[in-house]
Amino acid sequence: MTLALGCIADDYTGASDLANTLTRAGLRTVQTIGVPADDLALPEVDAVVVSLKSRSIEAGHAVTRSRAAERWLRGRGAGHVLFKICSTFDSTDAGNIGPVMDALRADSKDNIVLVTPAFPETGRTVYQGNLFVGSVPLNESPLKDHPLNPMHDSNLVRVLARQSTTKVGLVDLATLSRGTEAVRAKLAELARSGIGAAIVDAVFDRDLETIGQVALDHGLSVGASGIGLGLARALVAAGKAKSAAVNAVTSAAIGGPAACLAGSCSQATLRQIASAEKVMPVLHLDPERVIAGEDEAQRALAWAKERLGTGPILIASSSTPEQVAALQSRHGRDAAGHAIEQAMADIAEGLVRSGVRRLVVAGGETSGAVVDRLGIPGFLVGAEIAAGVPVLRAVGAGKGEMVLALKSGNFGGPEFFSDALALMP
Ligand SMILES: Nc1ncnc2c1ncn2[C@@H]1O[C@H](COP(=O)(O)OP(=O)(O)OP(=O)(O)O)[C@@H](O)[C@H]1O
Ligand SMILES: O=C(O)[C@@H](O)C(=O)CO
Repeated sequence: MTLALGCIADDYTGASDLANTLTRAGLRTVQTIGVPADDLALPEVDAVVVSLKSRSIEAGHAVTRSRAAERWLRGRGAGHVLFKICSTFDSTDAGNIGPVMDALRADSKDNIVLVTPAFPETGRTVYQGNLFVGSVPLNESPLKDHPLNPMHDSNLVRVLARQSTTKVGLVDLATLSRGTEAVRAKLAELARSGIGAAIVDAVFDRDLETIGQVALDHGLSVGASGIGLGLARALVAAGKAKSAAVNAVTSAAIGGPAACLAGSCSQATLRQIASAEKVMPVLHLDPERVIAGEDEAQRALAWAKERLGTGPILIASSSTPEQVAALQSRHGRDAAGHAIEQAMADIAEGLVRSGVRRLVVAGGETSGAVVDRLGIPGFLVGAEIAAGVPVLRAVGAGKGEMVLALKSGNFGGPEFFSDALALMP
């Protein structure tokens, strides 16, 4: 297998978002969980998205894991590697976008790296280096209350410079609108002045197409699904990947019980849970009991088992920003997050043991904990439920067929849970 594109995603929902975008743009794509084992039988593909759970871990570990993924991808012929980060640039001053970018840039020997989280289809645009979420700057968006990495600065040139050892510059929209040669000239000028990374503005898909073409001159780029779209279209246009080749993902019904788990506390997910209450039984976990080590997972499983026979159910740990802040101040951010993620993984494992083969999970960290516990090595991409969220069919799981949807916290419409289950018969 010679890859046209290798991707390293810093969380699992982000990986499925990217795999979805690449598939829709015509690349045969597989999403793997971690660096694939040598004996994992992968189909012939144009792109592999290696999913890591490296967004919120210690920066040194994120670097080591990302480099291992990069070595695997380059070993399969990938001439270009995309480090997939969140479209809302989720990170802290300690990383992990900057440290991972610096390490991968040292490996690729690029003098400058193009960086953009723009993903216009989901309302993420970058102008003058400032990230907008819909109509508001990042620091006024719900991301200011993110439980793990609250975002308080919209200026990505500043945000990335605080995390990286290199100087960070800007390729603005005016330059971008003048086309690929203007962008190349600007990058060369920035590189001559010792700048090693450039935030690139992008508002429309056509901007991403320009970025994709220029990025292919380099060995590495950093961004969200939008730059994935640009790279995929550039690869197809250059004849390096087969246009219109789609994954042969069967849509055959799986049947049996279905369940949803929500660990995301984003406003979008809170709205989706409220809508789900109208159409399916919903159990709200008690986070205090989870952290106290009481068997909240067993209580949830007993509750679920009584209901699974009659239709889908939803189990949520999600709380409002005020409740999350109060819990974190009592127990610490990481301890609270970790305990709840592990409870979700326990519940997912119990649900699968009870026959669930259709599972929807909301939240990137939550999805990571669940998929790891289920031991699923990879996914093929099926139908698109909402922008950035596909149906995923597990490959090589050895536990029978299973379909999942891993929803990024902020993605999906109000009826997301029902929309997902409707496409997962
Ligand atoms: N009630 C709660 N109080 C505090 N933390 C919670 C609560 N419920 C869930 N969490 C934790 O909050 C974090 C949510 O992160 P997660 O990545 O799953 O969602 P997200 O950030 O909204 O999604 P994404 O990363 O896809 O944007 C997890 O660590 C989860 O365990
Ligand atoms: O880019 C995004 O917003 C998502 O794919 C994601 O990474 C959220 O975790």
